Amino acid sequence: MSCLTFVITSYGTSHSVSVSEILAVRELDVGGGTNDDGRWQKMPQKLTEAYPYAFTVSYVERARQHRWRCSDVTFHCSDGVLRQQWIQTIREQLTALTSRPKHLLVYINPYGGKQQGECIYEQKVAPLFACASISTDVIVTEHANHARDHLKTEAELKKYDGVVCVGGDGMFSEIVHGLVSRTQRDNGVDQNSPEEKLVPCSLRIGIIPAGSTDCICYATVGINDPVTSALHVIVGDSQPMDVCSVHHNNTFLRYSISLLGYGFYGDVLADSERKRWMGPARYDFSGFKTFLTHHHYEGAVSFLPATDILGTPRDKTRCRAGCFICQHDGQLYSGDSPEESKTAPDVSDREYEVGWGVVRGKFLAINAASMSCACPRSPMGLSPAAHLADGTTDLILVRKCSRFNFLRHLLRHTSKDDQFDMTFVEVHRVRRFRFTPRHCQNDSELDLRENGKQLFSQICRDHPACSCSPAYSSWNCDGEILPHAAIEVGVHCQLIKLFARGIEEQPLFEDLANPQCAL
Ligand SMILES: CCCCCCCCCCCCC/C=C/[C@@H](O)[C@H](COP(=O)(O)O)NC(C)=O
Ligand SMILES: Nc1ncnc2c1ncn2[C@@H]1O[C@H](COP(=O)(O)OP(=O)(O)O)[C@@H](O)[C@H]1O
Ligand SMILES: [Ca+2]
Repeated sequence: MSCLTFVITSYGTSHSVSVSEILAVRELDVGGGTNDDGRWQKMPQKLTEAYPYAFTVSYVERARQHRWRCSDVTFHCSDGVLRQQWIQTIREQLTALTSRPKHLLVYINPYGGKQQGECIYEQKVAPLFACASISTDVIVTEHANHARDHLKTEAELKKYDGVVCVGGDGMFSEIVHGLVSRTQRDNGVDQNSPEEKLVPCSLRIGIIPAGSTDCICYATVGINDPVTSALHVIVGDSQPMDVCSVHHNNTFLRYSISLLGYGFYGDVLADSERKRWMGPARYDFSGFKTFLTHHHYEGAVSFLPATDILGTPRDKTRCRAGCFICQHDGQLYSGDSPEESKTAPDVSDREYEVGWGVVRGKFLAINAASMSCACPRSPMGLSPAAHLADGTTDLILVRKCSRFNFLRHLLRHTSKDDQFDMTFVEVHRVRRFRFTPRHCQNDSELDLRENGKQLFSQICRDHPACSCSPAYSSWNCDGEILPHAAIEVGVHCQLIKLFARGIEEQPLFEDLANPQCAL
């Protein structure tokens, strides 16, 4: 990447902008008095007379809380040829940035979150893409799974440098399913085999947050803000991410990128789906209701701990932009060199069965977070020290406890206190895990939808006036309900890439309001 920087000296302050963060450069018609986008230019008359040739550079400016903004700086010179030389040189530098997308395929979910997807895209994102000379093909989805199926079968992916998803975590999940399935099919990989090594997707995905939780955007960018996300797309960021595959009886069910939750989060989702009309507030309502019902579920969790890695789920350090642990553990796991592949556990290697652990019991919640799952509701996330791209998922087991203790545990998700430092909570960083509910009838597990209720009413008939929990909960897989309770999960290290860079450590904050500079 080019490291050319230039210094803007404005009102006595100096400001350096890396070429990699320049969005566009364009001529400015000083006489016209307005910018390309119609904004009025306040220029001292003396300056415009002495330096009538001007051009404007748009660049990324960092604001508070990981927010990025598009700022403009206008340069004036006395010579038209000199202006052209500057514009041409900057354009050449930008063209040399090969990681930047030129043509994008955009999917908009018009019904996600507060149903503002189309408006957010048209008003906040499309003008930025146009300014950066990115061309787009835009599809507003007409039904659920429209984007997934289009990507899986029809989309001419060769035409594009990336896919943009305007919506929430559920919409993002659709895009991931479309892209991952398409990539496996094109490479002859069978998704139904839980032990198959999947082929990584080449196209990056950009998320413009317009959903309810938007935790994947929040945990990879640091804020849910459409403009910030659009700018990460334009500068061509790349953030690899782990993806979990979920199987039942050697049949592929779904992929998960953020949370796989049984018990509490499964019940919250199942209840909230019936209250979609409430918008994002449905999660608060159903969360409160589920907390009061306080159901626990019996079963066995077996898991393969990740033993050859640097991080642990109780670390105080966090996965941030340029994360060393993701680079180290990701390389270790990818098995690029023959020597490394010996130490990297291949998911198909059954010898690793030896290292499996088992925990049986009654659980209020079983959560697998393959990233922190930070979101505005829980700024640290379900597993604050989880990594985006280390090839592991954090398996969090919350055993049956009192309502009071469970509330203490939940409330710690909203503060800096350690939610794992409780006697009824354990957490393991794992590569694979399986869950078998207690009432599961071996391989021919009951289909939850059809028989779950029947079984529950049977149990309750046997125990009149009981307040016992139903036999099964459901799995919340990134906001979708899975049809089975018995599942097998494997992490696929760095299977997808986002137009993001991870949360930046210390964002610079500078105020530079519309500076004017002479060359
Ligand atoms: C009593 C106080 C309790 C506060 C607990 C706060 C914990 C919040 C942790 C949320 C973890 C979110 C993980 C993300 C899940 C999304 O995939 C899913 C779907 O999101 P979407 O509707 O598509 O944006 N959302 C939920 C809530 O299940
Ligand atoms: N045009 C559409 N009509 C109805 N549902 C859709 C449409 N497009 C996508 N969906 C579905 O809407 C669900 C929720 O979308 P999402 O964007 O994640 O919003 P939210 O965060 O509010 O759940 C997803 O499961 C997705 O499959
Ligand atoms: Ca991970």
